Amino acid sequence: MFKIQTLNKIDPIGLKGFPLDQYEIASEFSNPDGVIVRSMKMHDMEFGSGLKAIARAGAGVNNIPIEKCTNQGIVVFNTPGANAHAVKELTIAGLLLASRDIAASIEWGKTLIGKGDEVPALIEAGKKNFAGQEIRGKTLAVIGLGAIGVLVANAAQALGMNVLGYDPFISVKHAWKLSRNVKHAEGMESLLANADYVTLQVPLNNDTKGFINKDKFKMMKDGVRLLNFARGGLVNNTDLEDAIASGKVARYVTDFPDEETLKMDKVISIPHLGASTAESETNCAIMAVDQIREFMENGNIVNSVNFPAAEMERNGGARIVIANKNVPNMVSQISTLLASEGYNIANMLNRNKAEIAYNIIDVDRKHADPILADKIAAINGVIMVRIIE
Ligand SMILES: NC(=O)C1=CN([C@@H]2O[C@H](COP(=O)(O)OP(=O)(O)OC[C@H]3O[C@@H](n4cnc5c(N)ncnc54)[C@H](O)[C@@H]3O)[C@@H](O)[C@H]2O)C=CC1
Ligand SMILES: O=C(O)CCC(=O)C(=O)O
Repeated sequence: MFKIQTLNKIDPIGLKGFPLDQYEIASEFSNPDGVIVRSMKMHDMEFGSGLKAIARAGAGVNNIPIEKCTNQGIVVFNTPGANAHAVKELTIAGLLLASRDIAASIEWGKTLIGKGDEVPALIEAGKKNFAGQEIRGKTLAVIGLGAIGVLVANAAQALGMNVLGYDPFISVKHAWKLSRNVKHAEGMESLLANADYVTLQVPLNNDTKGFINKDKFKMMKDGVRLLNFARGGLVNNTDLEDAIASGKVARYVTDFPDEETLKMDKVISIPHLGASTAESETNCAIMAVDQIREFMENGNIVNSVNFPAAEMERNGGARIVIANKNVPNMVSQISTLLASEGYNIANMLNRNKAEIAYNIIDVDRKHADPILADKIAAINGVIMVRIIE
């Protein structure tokens, strides 16, 4: 029986994908085999010795201590693209919220409660204070052209915006999906100098923390509107406050409010609703469950952020999966040990990603002695071993 711990509310339709004769699902376990999480921060958590995999039902993995997981042989999955349409739609809403004074005008409307028959006239008289601008014909800079960025760029283009895209690491898959009308920005300076709107669709990591800072604000047009549906830490709050005070930034729409931004003028705060649609939550949960099952039951890895992709058909015999440091001579030591223990390799796959290598080895026996796992684990450089039957 595999124990799967859910750290946030995970969509029940997705969780139904776990067969209950093989999986136990609960929000509390002392030593689970797998964890499914959304946004809960896991950096201070201790991981039990049984933990094999963490699936992030979503895209961003900055709430998971990836390096610690890699060192402990824990495979971390995410669900790329599964919530992209939801975030695209809210980002488009963000463009409109940044352009028309919708949020403030709604609040103002409520102040007229009690004015009785005067309300319609007061509404007409007051609306001049909330005039805005159109997005059509304006230029949008999309920073990050992954699953969400491409959808945002294409949708904004379809709404009549000029769209500039920036992503030095764009994948071929996403480049194929990008509208040919989206222009490729040569560099950050020209990108920001030409944009009326800037939207961030990049992950938060060591390279992007504080990505939008005073240097970047200097490159932007006066009165720029900045959208952040990616992560709060991408924008330096002190520099943002200065940019708002000087009129450089006319609006900041964020899905990641914090104590500082909540107090700032010209900030429109949304409580991290980007992926909060029924469709997204279901898609993410289904994908996370499928990926965890494939790993638990077959050792196959799809959409891991810290382990290489590795998939091999089962041959009906026992399967040994091994993670080791990506250093020379590991495969030869493992295969020598298997031979000396009398195991014949029927099929084998070896993949690596950065400092980690992952092996799937099918032997031509139905069962492998659990002691074999201990012997493989004793090889210097081996991080994780499982026998799957
Ligand atoms: N508001 C919300 O609820 C949600 C927010 N997100 C956030 O959006 C981010 C992006 O999500 P996806 O598009 O699904 O991820 P993705 O991995 O498909 O795309 C990210 C893109 O950013 C690019 N990138 C990375 N560093 C960059 C840099 N320094 N400059 C320019 N481009 C860079 C990558 O090459 C990649 O193409 C996530 O990491 C997450 O933080 C994602 C889903 C929901
Ligand atoms: O699960 C959520 O609601 C948050 C989604 C998100 O931020 C992500 O997928 O990166």
